[in-house]
Amino acid sequence: MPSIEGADAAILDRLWQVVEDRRNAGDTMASHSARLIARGTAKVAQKLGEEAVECVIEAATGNRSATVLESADLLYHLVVVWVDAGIRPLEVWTELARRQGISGIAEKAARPQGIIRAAGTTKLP
Ligand SMILES: N=c1c2ncn([C@@H]3O[C@H](COP(=O)(O)OP(=O)(O)OP(=O)(O)O)[C@@H](O)[C@H]3O)c2ncn1[C@@H]1O[C@H](COP(=O)(O)O)[C@@H](O)[C@H]1O
Repeated sequence: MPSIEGADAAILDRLWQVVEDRRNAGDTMASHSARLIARGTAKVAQKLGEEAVECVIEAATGNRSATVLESADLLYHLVVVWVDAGIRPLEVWTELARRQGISGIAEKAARPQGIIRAAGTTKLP
């Protein structure tokens, strides 16, 4: 794969700043981010859902290259959700770091049983 400058995880921090700047500038003619945020929180959240479904479809059908493209769409729209909600990436990084080293299976087993029963969902094994 050819290397592109800036192609690392820190791009999410930079993308967040760009989208935040676009939101503050409010130029809905020039910026897709500003235009989307101007349409309201429900629309911003809906777009994240749509992109998530598109990513799920590509992943479920084993379309690797399309899954990469849809993942980028999904992350961009997640960043727009964070900007709209006033969430800084550091808050999410902090939560991920807090979970580091804690097995997901052990964490789930330690949850209060009532919460698990209340969810009442049918899941794939
Ligand atoms: N990563 C992205 C990115 N990924 C996808 N998109 C846009 O997201 C839109 C998705 O199109 P859709 O048809 O699904 O959505 P829609 O146009 O809102 O249409 P509806 O669903 O409402 O009908 C397209 O216009 C894509 O170009 C993105 N737009 C911007 N970015 C990044 O955000 C930065 C700032 O962009 P602007 O805010 O446009 O300046 C850019 O430099 C990029 O780094």
